[in-house]
Amino acid sequence: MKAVKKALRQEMLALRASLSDDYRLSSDQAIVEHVLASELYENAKVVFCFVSMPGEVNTQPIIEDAIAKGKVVCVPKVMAKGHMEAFQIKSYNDFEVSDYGIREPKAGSLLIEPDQIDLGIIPNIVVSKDGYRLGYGGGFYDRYLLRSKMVRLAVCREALIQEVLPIEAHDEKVDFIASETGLIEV
Ligand SMILES: Nc1nc2c(c(=O)[nH]1)N(C=O)[C@@H](CNc1ccc(C(=O)N[C@@H](CCC(=O)O)C(=O)O)cc1)CN2
Ligand SMILES: Nc1ncnc2c1ncn2[C@@H]1O[C@H](COP(=O)(O)OP(=O)(O)OP(=O)(O)O)[C@@H](O)[C@H]1O
Repeated sequence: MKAVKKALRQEMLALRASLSDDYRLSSDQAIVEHVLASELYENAKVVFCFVSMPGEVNTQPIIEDAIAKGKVVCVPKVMAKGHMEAFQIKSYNDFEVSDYGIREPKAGSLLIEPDQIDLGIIPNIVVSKDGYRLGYGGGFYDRYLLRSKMVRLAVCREALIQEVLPIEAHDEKVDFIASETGLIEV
């Protein structure tokens, strides 16, 4: 299964890379609009959101909006292999770039416990219509989600949503998917 997922990850990264800049920008914008307009988001007081890397859905407008609305915003920080924690940021500058190139909360940021989080905005390379996700293969979210009752919202461009994905016993599902065509419960 590891080899199957690894091959699929390469294939899906290539598919993602083949998307046009125009489509990326327009889908990103529509995805953000759907998230910001949702009741899920409106009702969430504590939001856990990944800080996007190139190729991923751009989450900067979500993070900035949530901070501006006075929500508690926390973002992932890798602590060890397969282990991440959420730390609060109070502005989109509160980052330092990690060894592997992800913007992470600065040292000294406040740890937010997983059970304090209302809504998690979750990265993926692709998701399936039934809510399974394929990530970079670190198992970070599979482990973290087990510790939290947060509502799980994946953001994914329509062109990257799959009918099905190969799944393993440890794979955790998301509850909702936001694409440029809308926000659906899976
Ligand atoms: N924007 C964003 N932040 C995120 C994630 C994500 O998918 N997107 N993550 C989602 O999980 C976590 C970080 N995921 C990571 C995945 C791989 C490696 C990494 O070191 N990769 C090595 C190869 C390691 C290996 O083969 O064992 C590398 O790329 O060189 C680091 C972090 C938390 N933050
Ligand atoms: N709950 C868990 N306990 C122990 N190991 C786990 C758990 N969840 C995942 N793993 C391990 O993590 C590795 C990566 O899992 P997987 O390929 O599903 O990651 P991913 O969902 O693509 O990555 P990510 O969650 O970081 O975006 C696997 O080798 C798996 O065995």
